[in-house]
Amino acid sequence: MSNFTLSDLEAIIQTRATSDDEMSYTRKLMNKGVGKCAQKLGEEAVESVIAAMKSDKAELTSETADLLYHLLVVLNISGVKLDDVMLELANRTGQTGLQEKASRPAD
Ligand SMILES: N=c1c2ncn([C@@H]3O[C@H](COP(=O)(O)OP(=O)(O)OP(=O)(O)O)[C@@H](O)[C@H]3O)c2ncn1[C@@H]1O[C@H](COP(=O)(O)O)[C@@H](O)[C@H]1O
Repeated sequence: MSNFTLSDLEAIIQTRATSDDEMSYTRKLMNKGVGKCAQKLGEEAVESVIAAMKSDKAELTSETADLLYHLLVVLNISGVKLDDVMLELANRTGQTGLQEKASRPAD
């Protein structure tokens, strides 16, 4: 069990995004613009799909880590906060919960 969260990774990416560290992969990727970042996200998504289709858990784990990292890079360069995505997901859960309650017969 790891204590590392997507919020931790989002904070690291934000630090790199505003740094001039020439050794930073994140910085170099973001310098290429949203198109290149989005392309990398697409590549990692496809690689995750391939790993899933092979039922290769180790490869799927590794590709999913790449996918999540590249997703957070695209969110950052697009000015979208992870918290807003989580809020969207939470709202959907709430809506589902309300719909489930509404369709249940009254006691
Ligand atoms: N989680 C990641 C992470 N996952 C994947 N990658 C990089 O994503 C790249 C994807 O690999 P590819 O084989 O597609 O190679 P590529 O060099 O992009 O090739 P091209 O497609 O651009 O030609 C690799 O170089 C990985 O290092 C990551 N790079 C950084 N991080 C995190 O970001 C932090 C900051 O890293 P730096 O920005 O390098 O300091 C790190 O501490 C990590 O926590």
